[in-house]
Amino acid sequence: TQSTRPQRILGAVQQNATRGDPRSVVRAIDQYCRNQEWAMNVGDEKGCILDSVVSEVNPATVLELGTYCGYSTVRIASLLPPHAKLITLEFNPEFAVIARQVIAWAGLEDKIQLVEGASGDLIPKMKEQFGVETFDLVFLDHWKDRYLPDTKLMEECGLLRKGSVLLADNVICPGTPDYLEFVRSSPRYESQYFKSHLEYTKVEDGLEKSVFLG
Ligand SMILES: O=C(NC/C=C/[C@H]1O[C@@H](n2ccc(=O)cc2)[C@H](O)[C@@H]1O)c1cc([N+](=O)[O-])cc(O)c1O
Ligand SMILES: [Mg+2]
Repeated sequence: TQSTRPQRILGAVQQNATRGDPRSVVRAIDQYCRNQEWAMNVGDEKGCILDSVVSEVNPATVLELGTYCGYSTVRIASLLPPHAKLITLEFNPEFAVIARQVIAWAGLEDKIQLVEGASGDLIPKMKEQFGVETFDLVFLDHWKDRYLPDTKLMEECGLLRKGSVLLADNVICPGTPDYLEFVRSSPRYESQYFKSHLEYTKVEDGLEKSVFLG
């Protein structure tokens, strides 16, 4: 029977990465997706920008919207201080099955909680069910038409504090025009665009970093 792309990505990790070495997991996925088949990981070029923002924020609590195969999940978690926690939301059960195995291969199960479901349903449950106060960093990389409604929902649910950082992938390609307009025009956010390229291609894309001002 035909394998799926996420299954092939997991295979590349198991064949080429060292158990317990998160950076080797990141490298194995990038090499596979650059040389064998494209996949919608944030990738190494935008990944370096992601690394710098994570290191600068040094977050104790991180929310990732959109796990997919766990590439950015592992990339972020590998940079977190001890006792820091990353919650990642994944809607597709098949992707979740793969991501859990990628996370396990990296040895990061203790830092990462993968929750299955729709962001719109799960965000309102963050405080009561997952014991979260506020998020220091949110990485948005799920359905592009959900970036804006979920940002408003996180505000309404009191999950953002003065200084919380939102980092959004794909603000140019595929694009998130309504989100971009909102964070760039709202007086409650200080936004900055990091120009880059769509993963594994020469097409322009970028990350938008938006600090919530409270
Ligand atoms: O479409 C893109 N991303 C959508 C990602 C969606 C992911 O978020 C999950 N989710 C989790 C929770 C939800 O509530 C909803 C979905 C979905 O189950 C999927 O795992 C995309 C597309 C391109 N591209 O070049 O075409 C490049 C990129 O970097 C991209 O991120
Ligand atoms: Mg993306």
